[in-house]
Amino acid sequence: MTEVYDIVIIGGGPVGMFAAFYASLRDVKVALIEALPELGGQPLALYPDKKIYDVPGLLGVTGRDLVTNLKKQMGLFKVDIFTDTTIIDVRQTDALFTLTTDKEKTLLAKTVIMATGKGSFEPRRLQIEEASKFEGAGLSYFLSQPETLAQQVVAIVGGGDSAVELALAIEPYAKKTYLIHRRDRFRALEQSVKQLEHSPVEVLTPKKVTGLKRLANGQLQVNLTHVKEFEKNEKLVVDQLIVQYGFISQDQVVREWAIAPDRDLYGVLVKENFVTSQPGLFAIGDVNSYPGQADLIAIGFGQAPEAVNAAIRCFDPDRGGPGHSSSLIIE
Ligand SMILES: Cc1cc2nc3c(=O)[nH]c(=O)nc-3n(C[C@H](O)[C@H](O)[C@H](O)COP(=O)(O)OP(=O)(O)OC[C@H]3O[C@@H](n4cnc5c(N)ncnc54)[C@H](O)[C@@H]3O)c2cc1C
Repeated sequence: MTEVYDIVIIGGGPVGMFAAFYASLRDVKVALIEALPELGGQPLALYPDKKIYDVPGLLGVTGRDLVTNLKKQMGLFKVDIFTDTTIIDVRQTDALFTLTTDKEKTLLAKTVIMATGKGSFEPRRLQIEEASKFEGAGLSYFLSQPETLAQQVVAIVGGGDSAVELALAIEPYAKKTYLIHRRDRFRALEQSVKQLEHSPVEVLTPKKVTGLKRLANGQLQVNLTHVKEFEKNEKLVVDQLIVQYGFISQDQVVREWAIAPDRDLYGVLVKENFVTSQPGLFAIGDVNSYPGQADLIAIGFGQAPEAVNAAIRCFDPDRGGPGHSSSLIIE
């Protein structure tokens, strides 16, 4: 029999992660669902190495470190986490929500909290034939821990901030780091480009990836075409190819749910405690819309406990609380 969660949180960005932690702190059965293979939302996918200065109590924290800390915090209590899983439909039957995923799994929930930001993220993929068959086996679009590439030969593709910053972050760990870009100039911050010029990262421009081949020893052969002088084509042998063309976020999936809540131009409309037009369905963080709403992490963090506590009142009105976490003793 499919188990029933008290609260399912859709979206593993900072706001969804904090909501999942807070729900587990309140001792309810909670699941967190994220479309990408890694939790972290915008801070990890879009600006992992930039510092954030307006999260209370943190004097400048990178997107990556914020997400790492949120993960550690979630680890204090039990949260069922499903990554690489997109919720493609939500229906309500007999006071329960049925959440359909793009995988085999279906989840049942008493209440649902949307923390879906601006939509589910999809990396912009390498446009070459059969690229998908190398995904997860040498080709990736995402990296959260540069240390995992110790002693590997790594090539990064892309010309923006994320490609340049990732190359610089990986270089101290990797055996060799290449950065491939189809133009001569990078679109990244001037300071990062300057740092790149003085780093051991080998820059390959103006070149584009036109083919991939698996070699007998398991490494990946990357065929590069010079965009101006075709005779300068070359073959690079790497352990990992990481494509950084950015992410596309699209909320079409959410709009197609059977119980798609009311929305305006800016997001899902919410009332008190961030409940949507659908009782039992809440929306927190960037996804919601109300007068004066601002897309800030601190604001979403504040909304999370309010929505979780209101969700608990839906299925357990006599529970009381919330208390203060400072009365807990956690080993
Ligand atoms: C470049 C940049 C810099 C920024 N700097 C700051 C800053 O300095 N300070 C600040 O406070 N804010 C900053 N922000 C804004 C901040 O990142 C957002 O306010 C914050 O990420 C919102 O968090 P969230 O959890 O609501 O949504 P998101 O971070 O967008 O996370 C939503 C998650 O939900 C997932 N998802 C969506 N739909 C589904 C689905 N159907 N099924 C499964 N998963 C789904 C997505 O894949 C995504 O991971 C910045 C944003 C950008 C782009």
